Amino acid sequence: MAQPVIEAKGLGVKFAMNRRRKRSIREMFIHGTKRDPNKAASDFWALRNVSFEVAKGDCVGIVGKNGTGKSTLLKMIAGVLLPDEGTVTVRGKVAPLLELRAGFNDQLTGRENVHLVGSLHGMTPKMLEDRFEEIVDFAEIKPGFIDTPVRHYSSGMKVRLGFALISQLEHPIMLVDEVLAVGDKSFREKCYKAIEKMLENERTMVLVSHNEGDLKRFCNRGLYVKQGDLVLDSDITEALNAYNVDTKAEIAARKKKDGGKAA
Ligand SMILES: Nc1ncnc2c1ncn2[C@@H]1O[C@H](COP(=O)(O)OP(=O)(O)OP(=O)(O)O)[C@@H](O)[C@H]1O
Repeated sequence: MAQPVIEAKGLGVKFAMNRRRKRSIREMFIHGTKRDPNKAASDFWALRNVSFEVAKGDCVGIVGKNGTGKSTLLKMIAGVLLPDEGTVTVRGKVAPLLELRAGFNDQLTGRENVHLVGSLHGMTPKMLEDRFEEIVDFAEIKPGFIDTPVRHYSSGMKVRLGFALISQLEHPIMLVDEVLAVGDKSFREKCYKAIEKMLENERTMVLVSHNEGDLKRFCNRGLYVKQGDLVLDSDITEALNAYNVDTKAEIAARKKKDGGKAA
């Protein structure tokens, strides 16, 4: 049997909560060890005991509430965040579209970013030259703006350029975080077509989205993450149903609590 393309075993990552800053030498000199700005800081597990496998050609949707660990999981798969526990094995090159951009540098222009990020992902200068116009057209960046620093772009422009570039990569694994939520309707349609084309070629995708329509359209599998736990690994419909049931129960509980307070 073919090996899974992504294999996560007992993944866990912890972050610091309430950590403000490092103690300065001056503070240490004046107050000794008594005054610690991080006294109240503590670590918390953003994700723990997460294990799953993704086969070649799968499109897996990660669902769950805000702040539950979805982007963190995607970052560990991308290798930009190292787990504190467990391992994640990724067999193949990854095209990541994380945090609404492709890793662009705000100080550089759109053109410079396309060349820099494209080459970091292994595109040759010739490939970049040949595809540059196609990328800019796809992203609908108006003439002139491509030579403007990216810090002056709207979030939609950054995402469009990021998607246009990353979708040119022929890497077998694609990681997409909430990108479709930002583009306008006509751009989303273009993205849908581009994603469908990629998936036809047996590429593997992991998608984080709050949009049920997008998840059902592309994903055959779903991972439901709840407060840092992977509570369900199933087909996408089942994962969404479980998430919706929990959300309804939570809303009902909140209404009951608010009603109790008002009474
Ligand atoms: N670098 C970091 N330092 C400290 N805490 C972090 C860091 N990155 C994420 N967290 C925390 O980890 C938890 C999970 O965050 P994550 O961004 O993965 O959630 P999410 O499910 O993707 O949320 P959303 O749906 O809002 O995008 C949150 O409590 C978040 O505040």
